[in-house]
Amino acid sequence: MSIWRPYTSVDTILIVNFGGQYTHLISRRVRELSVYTEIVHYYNLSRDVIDSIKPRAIILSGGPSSIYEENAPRIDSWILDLGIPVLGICYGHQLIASMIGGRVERGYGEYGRTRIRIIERDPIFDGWSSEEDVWMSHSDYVAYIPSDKAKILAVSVDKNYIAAFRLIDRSVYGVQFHPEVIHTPKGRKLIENFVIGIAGAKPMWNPGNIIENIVNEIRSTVGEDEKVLCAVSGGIDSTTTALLVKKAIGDRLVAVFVNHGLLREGEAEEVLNMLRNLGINPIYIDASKMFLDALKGVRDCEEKRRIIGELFAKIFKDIVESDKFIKWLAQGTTYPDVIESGFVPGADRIKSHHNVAGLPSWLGLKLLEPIKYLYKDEVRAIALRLGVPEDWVYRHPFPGPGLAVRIIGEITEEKLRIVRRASKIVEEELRRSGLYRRVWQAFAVVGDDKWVGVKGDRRAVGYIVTIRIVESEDGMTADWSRIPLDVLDNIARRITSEIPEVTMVTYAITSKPPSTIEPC
Ligand SMILES: Nc1ncnc2c1ncn2[C@@H]1O[C@H](COP(=O)(O)OP(=O)(O)OP(=O)(O)O)[C@@H](O)[C@H]1O
Ligand SMILES: O=c1[nH]c(=O)c2[nH+]cn([C@@H]3O[C@H](COP(=O)(O)O)[C@@H](O)[C@H]3O)c2[nH]1
Ligand SMILES: NC(=O)CC[C@H](N)C(=O)O
Ligand SMILES: [Mg+2]
Repeated sequence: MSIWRPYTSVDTILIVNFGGQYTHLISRRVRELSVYTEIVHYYNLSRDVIDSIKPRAIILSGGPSSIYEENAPRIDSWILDLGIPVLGICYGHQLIASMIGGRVERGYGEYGRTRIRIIERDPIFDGWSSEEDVWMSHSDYVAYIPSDKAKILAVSVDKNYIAAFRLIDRSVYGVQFHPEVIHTPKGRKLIENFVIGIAGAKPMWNPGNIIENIVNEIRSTVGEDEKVLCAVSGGIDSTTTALLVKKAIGDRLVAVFVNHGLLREGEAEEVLNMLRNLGINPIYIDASKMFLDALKGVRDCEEKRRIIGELFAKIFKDIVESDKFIKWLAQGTTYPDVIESGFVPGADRIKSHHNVAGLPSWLGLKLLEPIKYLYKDEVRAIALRLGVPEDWVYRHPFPGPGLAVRIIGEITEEKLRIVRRASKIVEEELRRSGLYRRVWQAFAVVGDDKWVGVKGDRRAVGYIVTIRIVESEDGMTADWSRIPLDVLDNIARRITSEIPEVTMVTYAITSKPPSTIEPC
């Protein structure tokens, strides 16, 4: 498998994914040490991948399978003979044990906080006391490892299961617990011991370095007279993408900002100002009428997304056809999108977020994804470095189809006006109370349900507005925010008094899962 690698000049840790829930967490913990990571699914691992990545160390993730099952995911044991340090976590630990002739069985299980005792001192446990709490989540356990091949380093205090081992004379380790989760208090230290201490990776992964690597990669990828089209929304991902392309190839960046009529209050002007201050002069297309006309009578959200996606593509097609030098489309795809999309057999498609699917191939453009190896916090760090004002860097994510997905049922002018004004009020009140940055997203939703009210002694039938404020790390899971009741109270009062059509404000208190963040 050949893979596009922009960061050839920095030390890399390779993470082999066995479908664990925490694979991205492992990756983020390593990157917090300023060391770059790449995640490869176990079935894509080959000698070519090792040769092209040249990892300083390899980490084998956890996973849902049991190693003794017939079709359990496996990799070849040459991985242990490369002289490259290896750390197996949970399933990875059990896999290494089984590769060296050990035995893994179904046990009693250890879940949550578990105490372990270190019985043999090793650099991997530098900074650990002889007993520590760790976080476990496993049903299987390593019942036996051959003592001529491996040394037990730690056991769990209650069940006496093997909690950590090391191969004799090699830097190959297994840990049954999860050092990557915060519930393992010394977990970060263990990862640092392995990555920096044992593997000797140099912390070279910093914003300056990232920018330089990406800019070089764009310059060597895009031909000398070729232009790059970049659709910008004002969101942090597309803004950063456009800035990187601009830095690499200057005016051969063609940035386009579309007003689909589903933007927030004042957003079009604000986005244009912000981009212009950063030296990006996008082509501005006000297509509000076209979008809203096409969406008339449409109630289903996936149908709205489809129509919006198609109109976007049509607009871009016109631009591409008007300039034959445009050969590339730059997109702000980030690392979680890359790893989540497509790879998980049988995974259910909950919503079609079109930045992952990409624009249709009939546009005939090659795809450039400069931030495809970055996490959101890294995108933010380089955006700051590239001069994006802090307020924009920490702006909440906003869906590409805009308010279309925050209006349940048909999009009407009245509902659009309500959701715009209400969202503005939510945002203002959060900023005023200093909570804006503490939450992932905060917005208002309107549908067709009505609530009888009494306004000025008169019966008034009005809309129900639902407030959604959630906390999240990455949008994949989320919890509703326990914001102070008086802030909610202010929001509700302002909405009913400033928007006469609204007679009821509700607060959404379901986490994701089972709910999603946006209402549809
Ligand atoms: N109004 C718009 N005009 C032009 N392109 C847009 C517009 N809205 C969305 N896009 C394109 O669709 C992509 C997906 O939007 P999405 O909201 O996921 O990302 P973003 O806006 O870049 O960042 P963020 O996740 O921080 O909002 C954007 O990166 C951008 O390329
Ligand atoms: O670009 C986008 N196009 C979409 O159609 C879309 N739908 C949801 N979102 C954003 O994705 C994150 C997760 O949202 P859900 O829990 O609603 O799926 C949240 O951050 C949502 O705002 C979208 N982004
Ligand atoms: N979290 C894990 O990696 C679990 C490994 C294995 N499925 C077990 O239950 O022991
Ligand atoms: Mg956006």
